[in-house]
Amino acid sequence: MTTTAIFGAGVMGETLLSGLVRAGRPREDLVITERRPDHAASLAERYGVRVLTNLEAADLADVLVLVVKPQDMDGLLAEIHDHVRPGDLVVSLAAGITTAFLEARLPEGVAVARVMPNTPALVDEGMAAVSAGQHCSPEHLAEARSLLESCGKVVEVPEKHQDAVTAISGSGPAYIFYVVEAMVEAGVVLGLPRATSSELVVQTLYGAATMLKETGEHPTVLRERVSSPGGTTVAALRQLDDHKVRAAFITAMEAAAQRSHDLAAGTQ
Ligand SMILES: NC(=O)C1=CN([C@@H]2O[C@H](COP(=O)(O)OP(=O)(O)OC[C@H]3O[C@@H](n4cnc5c(N)ncnc54)[C@H](O)[C@@H]3O)[C@@H](O)[C@H]2O)C=CC1
Ligand SMILES: O=C(O)[C@@H]1CCC=N1
Repeated sequence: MTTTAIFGAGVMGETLLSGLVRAGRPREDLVITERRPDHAASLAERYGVRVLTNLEAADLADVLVLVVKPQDMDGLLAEIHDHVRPGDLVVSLAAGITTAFLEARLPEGVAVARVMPNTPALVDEGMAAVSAGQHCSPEHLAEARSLLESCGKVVEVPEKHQDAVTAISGSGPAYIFYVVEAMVEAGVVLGLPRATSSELVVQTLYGAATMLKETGEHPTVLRERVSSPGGTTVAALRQLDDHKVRAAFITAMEAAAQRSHDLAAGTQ
């Protein structure tokens, strides 16, 4: 029997916990650790799982999922080092933290996997990418995948792509919410009630995302179908091009990937 421990039940840790509970993982097989006692008590009550100390959780669990900030990873690994056994699987969800970083701070031979999830996992529409460390067997990798498959889609990527994944799908929901904020604000500028503007934007986003997913058409084709010659859409898109919005998106995501790359170095 597998016991899974989530170390650090903040935004992403709770999101994963909620997905595992929704997917029917027995609550007695799930434990959490959390530095904030009040938050831990609230999670224990809401999800019906046990809260343990980091050492108790490391002793008990055979799958250890690390969901603390990259800056807290070094300290957590030092704390649990002597309580991680050969055969355990350690899965990190932290941006930038490499499998080499984890392996160097865990007992020799422990299996490690690196995963980059995203917050839509909260509604079972997550996108996660997983990479195996050097001692991670196919069974370990399948276990790491199954954690995130409880609440969304999972792909396997070479670890060299994890910084790019972090920039695209890890941080991605924030860019979309940013665009939504801007479009809702535009509606208000144009005189729409805020609630109406918000409803129009959210359903448009949902419809456009569903079209992309269900038709499999290239986004350029879908965009061109909206863009009547001499019409409203091309008038707007010309403004976005004039303001270099496409270039800004690319530069923004390059910055996110660079930050992911720098995070592990900054935590040592
Ligand atoms: N929020 C997001 O959209 C995503 C976050 N991540 C990664 O997930 C990790 C956590 O991020 P968030 O959940 O956003 O941060 P958060 O700050 O909401 O959660 C971290 C939690 O860990 C707890 N914590 C810190 N040190 C601890 C320790 N030694 N023992 C036990 N608990 C401890 C904190 O009290 C906090 O509740 C980060 O490494 C981040 O890169 C990855 C993908 C998406
Ligand atoms: O902003 C961050 O660093 C984390 C990683 C990906 C999404 N949130």
